[in-house]
Amino acid sequence: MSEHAPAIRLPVSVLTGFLGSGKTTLLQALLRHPGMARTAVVINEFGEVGLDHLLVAKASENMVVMDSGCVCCTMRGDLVNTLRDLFLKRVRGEVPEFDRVIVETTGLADPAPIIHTMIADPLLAARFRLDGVVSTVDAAHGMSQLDQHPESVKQAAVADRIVLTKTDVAVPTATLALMKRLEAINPAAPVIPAAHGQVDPDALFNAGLYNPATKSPDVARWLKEEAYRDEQQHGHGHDHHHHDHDHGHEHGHEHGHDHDHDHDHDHEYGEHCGPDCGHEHHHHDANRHDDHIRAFCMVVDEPIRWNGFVDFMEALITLRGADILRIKGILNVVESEMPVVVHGVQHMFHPPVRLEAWPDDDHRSKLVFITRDVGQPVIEPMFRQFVQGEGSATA
Ligand SMILES: Nc1nc2c(ncn2[C@@H]2O[C@H](COP(=O)(O)OP(=O)(O)OP(=O)(O)O)[C@@H](O)[C@H]2O)c(=O)[nH]1
Repeated sequence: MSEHAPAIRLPVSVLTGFLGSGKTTLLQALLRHPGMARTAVVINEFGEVGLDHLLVAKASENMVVMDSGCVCCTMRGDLVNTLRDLFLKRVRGEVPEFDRVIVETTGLADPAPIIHTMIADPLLAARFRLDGVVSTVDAAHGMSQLDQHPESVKQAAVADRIVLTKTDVAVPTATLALMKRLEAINPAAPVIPAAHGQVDPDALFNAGLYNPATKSPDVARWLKEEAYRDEQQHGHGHDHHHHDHDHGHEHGHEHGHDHDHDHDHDHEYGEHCGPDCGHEHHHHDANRHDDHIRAFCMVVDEPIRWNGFVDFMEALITLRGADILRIKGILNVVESEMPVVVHGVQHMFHPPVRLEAWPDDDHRSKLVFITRDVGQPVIEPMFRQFVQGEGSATA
């Protein structure tokens, strides 16, 4: 079990969000805050027309544009090189000092491989740490984008913070419905409304495990396990028919989605609607992308064996790696008095971190999962089998 010293690594935030959802507007507004002056920005532009960097260049001297492809697929190696390069230039004094990096992805990017890159590359991992994922969602068009584009659901599902943009032009009832839907997709991520990118940077950054203010890990804020529990009280995580999406709203998981048919957003679907779309029938659509997202928390009373946990993770990743969008957890392992923090995205796991102390008196293991179609009824028996032997996991 290796350990990292998070304090010396520069925080990297990934800014994602659907096409035109307001990433660049947000970035520009953020960079105007004095506290954001020492920020380097990496922008990935895909396609021939890329003006974002011209806009952002005014605000940040530390700006790198990667323009040869999409950061989520072909550009992973380049992201690694770009960040390494940036770090070396900083060391050599060739760029102004910076102590934070924001990577803005293209609107179509799948954020998971980018997060992989951040946590999997050993050189990057030594110099940078993933602070968090900020996703922009367009208050005016987000509802239909979530309906139409699975990547926009994924962008919301993996986020640590969601910024709801264009609230100045959206219908308030539609904004509320969208907020509820986002809360159902990602219970732990605060949804922060922002018109024209006006949002306090403190609300978006320092979302990671490490708390720069206290210089210690802030597990409670990072894990936000209670958010998943609240959802479960409303029915989340108890979806025992997890393979059967045809029954949509009969399931507890669908809490929050019901609100979709209360509000007046039919006009938004218009030209985006597919052949199956009947506007007001969206709630019957078995293929709604967020109906596939599962977010739940497992709490385990007894200390667990580390090797059993590793076996469990290997089995889960082998079987369903692509569908495990995010896992975070604090573990009470038999082998250690102190807690171990784990953090994974799809196939990749961040090296576990052993904390120096328990954050509070609650020494139970807690694992939160955000998955695609892999519900608690699938994961819990696997967990029992590999980790607990005869023990039991309780939600
Ligand atoms: N009214 C209003 N317009 C906004 C807001 N945020 C962004 N816009 C506008 O929406 C359009 C797209 O915003 P961008 O910031 O370029 O969005 P983006 O996500 O960077 O776009 P891509 O890089 O193309 O994916 C621009 O015309 C912005 O001026 C907002 O809060 N209110």
